[in-house]
Amino acid sequence: MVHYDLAILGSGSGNSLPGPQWAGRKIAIIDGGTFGGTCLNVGCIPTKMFVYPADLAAGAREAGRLGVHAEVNDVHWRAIRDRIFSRIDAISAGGMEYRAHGEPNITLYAEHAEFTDPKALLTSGGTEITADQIVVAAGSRPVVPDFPGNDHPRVHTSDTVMRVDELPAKVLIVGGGFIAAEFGHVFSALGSEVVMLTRSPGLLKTQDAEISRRFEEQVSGHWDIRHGYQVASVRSVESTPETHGRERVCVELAPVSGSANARASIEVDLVLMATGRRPNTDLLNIKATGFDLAVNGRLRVDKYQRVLTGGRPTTGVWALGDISSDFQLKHVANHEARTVSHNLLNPEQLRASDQRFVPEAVFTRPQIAKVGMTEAQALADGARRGIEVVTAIQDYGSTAYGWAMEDTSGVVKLIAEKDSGLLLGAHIMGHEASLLIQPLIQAMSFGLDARTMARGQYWIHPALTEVVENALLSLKVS
Ligand SMILES: Cc1cc2nc3c(=O)[nH]c(=O)nc-3n(C[C@H](O)[C@H](O)[C@H](O)COP(=O)(O)OP(=O)(O)OC[C@H]3O[C@@H](n4cnc5c(N)ncnc54)[C@H](O)[C@@H]3O)c2cc1C
Ligand SMILES: NC(=O)c1ccc[n+]([C@@H]2O[C@H](COP(=O)([O-])OP(=O)(O)OC[C@H]3O[C@@H](n4cnc5c(N)ncnc54)[C@H](O)[C@@H]3O)[C@@H](O)[C@H]2O)c1
Repeated sequence: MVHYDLAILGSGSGNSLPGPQWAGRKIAIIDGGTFGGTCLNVGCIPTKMFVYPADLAAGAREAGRLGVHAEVNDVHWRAIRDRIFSRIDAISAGGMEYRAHGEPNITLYAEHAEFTDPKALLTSGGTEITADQIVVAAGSRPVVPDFPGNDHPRVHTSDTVMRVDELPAKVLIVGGGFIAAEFGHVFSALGSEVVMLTRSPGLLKTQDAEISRRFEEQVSGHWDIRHGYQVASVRSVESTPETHGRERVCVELAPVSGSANARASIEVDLVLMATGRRPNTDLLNIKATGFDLAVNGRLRVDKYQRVLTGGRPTTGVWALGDISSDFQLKHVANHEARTVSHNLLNPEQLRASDQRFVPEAVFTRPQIAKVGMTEAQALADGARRGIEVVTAIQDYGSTAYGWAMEDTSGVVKLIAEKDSGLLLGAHIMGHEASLLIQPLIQAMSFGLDARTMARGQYWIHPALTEVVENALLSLKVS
């Protein structure tokens, strides 16, 4: 048995915890997967490295309406893929090497581990690890529904799809959430035919209904979207002259109950299952610990990120990120890691995580960004609190930069309390939505009302930020 001051399970966001403040104290980092976790290896970073060239290709195709007639002649998928992963794999390997050999007080176990007790772990190599403090940062993984053929080599998740050798000519994306929307854009812009399958009507349904509706309107021109279906099975199809020798799969589609659809089938080169992610708690032998699990399988924590047992904090056991968070987002995992980092060393002055205004962005085309409540949530909240809620919608096309772009779909939607002018939610769809939303996140986080925000500062003319300024001015606040 080896005893540590700190044991960290998971090298994603957990890897940010050891710093100079831990010098001289013994730390174990344990990770049975690729060093650096989801965001670096199979998540935020490589996906956005595909999104950027996809944006360039889509932008070139759309430039004709501004008088710039460009063509996307060829997309070198392998060159894009290899550029991305030569960079990422080196960062992962370098990080691993540093943790393995760079610091005398840190031991890296590149092994799977499970709990044997609330304060003890057993690695797959047989090392028993105990620690004064344990941080569980073991993340989440894709969920693939059960159907015959779900393990076919042409059925992928986000973990594998970015490494395929060829850009698929035709791809079926199952799901209508974040990953579906981002890969729908990547594949479609790079030249694949995209079919998207969802069980119920609507895409990106956690967005404000107006944004979700407008988004579907936009992408339905590029993607073949089929609602009311689920995958019944996937099987190989022999290559034929029509498929130019390419192997394909036949996907049987079953109508979901209540839909008027008939059974159907579709042949594609690749299936991407984008049907959500589950926390890795089922791989940790949690039953040996008594830790509380939420219904969705996440570890339950309090606001200080302490893992709960029977509703009470477990001394010296913390969790952060996808394993325990309501948000499967890297900036939330990073925020929670900062909370844990402080609390590990300051037990008398615990800091709480702040999840009041958690923003998100979907890097699809058009880009989408959100912070705070949807209109439906704000109206329900307003009714409960007895406050009046006002909304404003401002088109990008109503501003000078929007004219420059000849933009016809970009939109800012704001939701605020009428009396105080405080923002309750902000929703943006369009060019660089993830950047435009930042001042609105700032206003909400620091309690700035819409009027003061609009008129208490200069807005650069004729920048696209004027659409945010105008949306603020359009709000009918008192
Ligand atoms: C395709 C995709 C795109 C995304 N894009 C974005 C984005 O643009 N912006 C954003 O904010 N978020 C994005 N996310 C979400 C983001 O990646 C995650 O929220 C974040 O990486 C979670 O970090 P984590 O530290 O909780 O877990 P992880 O980074 O997953 O780390 C957990 C680590 O624990 C290890 N582990 C698990 N169980 C064990 C065990 N029993 N023993 C040993 N090791 C174990 C795993 O190998 C893994 O390395 C994306 C996710 C995906 C899948
Ligand atoms: N830009 C970003 O921040 C970003 C990008 C990608 C992923 N992520 C994170 O990763 C998480 C996982 O992404 P995701 O797109 O897999 O999940 P998601 O929850 O966003 O979407 C899952 C989709 O799959 C559907 N679905 C669920 N089970 C199904 C089934 N059995 N059959 C058919 N459809 C089914 C859901 O209805 C939904 O449309 C996201 O929730 C997000 O937190 C973030």
